Amino acid sequence: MAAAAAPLRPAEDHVMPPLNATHDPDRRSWVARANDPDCDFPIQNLPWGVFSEADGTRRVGVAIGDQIVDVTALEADGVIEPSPGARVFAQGVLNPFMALGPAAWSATRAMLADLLDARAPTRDVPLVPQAGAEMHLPVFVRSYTDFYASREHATNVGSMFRDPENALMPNWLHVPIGYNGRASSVVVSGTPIRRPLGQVKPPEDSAPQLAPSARLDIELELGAVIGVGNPMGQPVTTAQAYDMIFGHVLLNDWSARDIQVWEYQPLGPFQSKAFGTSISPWIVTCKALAPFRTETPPRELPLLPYLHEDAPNNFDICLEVELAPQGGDPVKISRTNYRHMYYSAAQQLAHHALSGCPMETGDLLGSGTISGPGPGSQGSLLELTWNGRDPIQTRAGPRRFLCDGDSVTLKGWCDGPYRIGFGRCEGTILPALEPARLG
Ligand SMILES: O=C(O)/C=C/C(=O)CC(=O)CC(=O)O
Ligand SMILES: [Ca+2]
Ligand SMILES: [Mg+2]
Repeated sequence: MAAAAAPLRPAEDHVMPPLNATHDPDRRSWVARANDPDCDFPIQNLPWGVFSEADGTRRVGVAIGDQIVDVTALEADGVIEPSPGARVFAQGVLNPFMALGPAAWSATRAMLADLLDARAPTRDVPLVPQAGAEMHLPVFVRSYTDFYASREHATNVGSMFRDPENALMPNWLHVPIGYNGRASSVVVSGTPIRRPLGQVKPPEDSAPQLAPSARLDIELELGAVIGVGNPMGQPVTTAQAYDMIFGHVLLNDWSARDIQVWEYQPLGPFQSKAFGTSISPWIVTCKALAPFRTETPPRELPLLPYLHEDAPNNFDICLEVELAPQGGDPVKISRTNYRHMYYSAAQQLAHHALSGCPMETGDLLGSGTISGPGPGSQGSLLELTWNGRDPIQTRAGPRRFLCDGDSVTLKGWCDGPYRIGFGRCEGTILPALEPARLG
């Protein structure tokens, strides 16, 4: 569903709404695990996902502690009714609910918090243990766009792939750079990722060859899930863009660096980023993230007015990457924070719609690789190992890029009077197919 056409609003309208009772740090749930300080899913979080049990039927759920509230069942029983007369949760995917817009999202969140509150008059809520449920893609992903919003990442990659003297492209401080990716390759955490085949051409060779990628990498990103779109031809302000975003997930934009360097000029990444993008199963809503809103870093050059933000639209989210070799223990390979990103998701979305491009319910925007300024805060092996020059140590020996059987897990959480966690985004590398099979 598209948002009503509205003219671009002047900056004065741009205010941060007050927090409400769903952010009360003293609130506790009758679901015991939700009250543990290290739990990702306290009553203040209530992230949305899609799960199934043994019969395979997909249902919409909300995570609380170590349980899932069966929201599809709550709606079928008439306990909640976000859209009067309609069943928005019956299809086992979040798109119909997201299309209702921010007022319905907030009202439903407040009702669920009341049902789960330790002071609730009844505990008659259908719960499913997370341990016994299978998670699925929470939304039907309409389109996937990948941005490039970390100044540190853009500078590092520019140094390695192009010119260390002019590492940051001249447009970068003006335009939120992005490219249109493949929605069809977005998969839920836990889905194995097959090492891709592709055209590679080492600099010393005169012609390319078909080979399995030997420089398989990760990209630590945050994904913004678009809840409501804009009509074609109607741009939006950054404030409107903020309100169009339903929530965020962890996102690993698996990347084949050897395929990428050969293919990417002049139109950008293609096959090197089209074989798998993993997202975490729980969408943490912008409402839950609101207490952790923070400014983007200082602007080095003034932005055009359509990108101005009069409210803090970044988030303070701690992020970690773990790598575990097959059968081995994980090691942390990166620690960073989303607040380093130069462009917020709202700025990226406002830029995306600037031409009149219609954004739609279920669109997914990758933030771009999240790299921080300090050592060990880079969101890709390309940077952490400086294109393989400086291997990192794992319990299975040195790693330059990913080996078959390696598992990578992204984690994210906001720290404050309570913890708003994202859960995990995991993927394991399967060996490539035999190139000879393609002729
Ligand atoms: O600098 C480049 O040529 C490409 C960088 C990328 O890896 C593209 C990308 O996926 C953007 C990002 O995740 O930040
Ligand atoms: Ca990316
Ligand atoms: Mg991809």
